[in-house]
Amino acid sequence: MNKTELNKNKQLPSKKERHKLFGSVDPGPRTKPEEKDKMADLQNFREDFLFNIDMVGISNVKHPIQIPSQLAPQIQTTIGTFSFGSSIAQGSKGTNMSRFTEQLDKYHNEGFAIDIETLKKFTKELAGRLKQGDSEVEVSFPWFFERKGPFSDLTGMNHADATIKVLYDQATGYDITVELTGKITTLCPCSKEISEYSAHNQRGNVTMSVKLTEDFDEQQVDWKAVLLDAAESNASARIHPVLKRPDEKMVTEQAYENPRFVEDIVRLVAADLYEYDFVEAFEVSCRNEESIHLHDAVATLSYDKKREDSAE
Ligand SMILES: Nc1nc2c(ncn2[C@@H]2O[C@H](COP(=O)(O)OP(=O)(O)OP(=O)(O)O)[C@@H](O)[C@H]2O)c(=O)[nH]1
Repeated sequence: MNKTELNKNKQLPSKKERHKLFGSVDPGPRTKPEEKDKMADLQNFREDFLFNIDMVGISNVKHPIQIPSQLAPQIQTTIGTFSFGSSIAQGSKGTNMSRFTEQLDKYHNEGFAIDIETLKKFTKELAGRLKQGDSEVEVSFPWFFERKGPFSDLTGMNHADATIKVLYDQATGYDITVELTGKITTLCPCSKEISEYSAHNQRGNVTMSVKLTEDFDEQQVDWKAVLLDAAESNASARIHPVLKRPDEKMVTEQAYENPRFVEDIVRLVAADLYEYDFVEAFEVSCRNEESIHLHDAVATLSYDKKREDSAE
């Protein structure tokens, strides 16, 4: 094997000199304390600061996480994007932001699994660490699931975007919302009705945001799989990573047999969510990336079973 000849005849200044050449300067005189207990603590300064703050914290925190899934693969390591926060009262200058990531690292070292029970414990502990009566955590992550071709049974990996939001308030308890955005195929009913042949179809994005009932049991129900099914089972057709010709024929014909407007999708998905006992309230939206336009078609529907029940 021929060794590559490297041309390294240049005489470079030292790294320190190079930094000076590009503008680095020596440190100035040190006048402020360097020990933590002698440093000013602005965040803990007390005064009347005019308003309470509903939520202060940090967002866009990326961290490796493990999530459980009832669909294969059943244990997944993925990247979570977190935000953390709590309220602060009028008399308090600021929150202690280092405590959010400090708590995250503690959970990471203990083997952080992203399930609702753990996040409930996390928020309660976080409120204590912050010396506040409430706290919240939100984590979003891509969730992967194995999908088989409808005829060939050939497998591949699909994914949906999932979010869990847990609010803890020592006076009122927990408020838990989960969200999933899954992709589907929709075929336009109008186009099918008016055309001699064919019908245009598109990729739809269905987002379901669900407030869970207090007694929700994640050991019994994988909310991700349930919400995915609510979107896909009401679509014109499902989306697949691997399709051979017999599979392609099946999904094409299935879409033609099940035409859907965005309005149809949000109403049909709403009907499924309405039937699930662990769903207290929900919002469903559908955004179709139109294949005959540059714009998208959108629809949104929300429903609160508690409010509707008490109105009856
Ligand atoms: N409250 C507040 N903190 C900020 C802001 N911008 C940056 N910081 C953070 O201030 C943090 C340091 O403050 P603290 O977390 O209170 O640190 P500390 O007082 O040494 O921490 P404790 O020992 O837990 O009290 C750093 O993590 C910065 O990220 C801001 O707008 N508001």
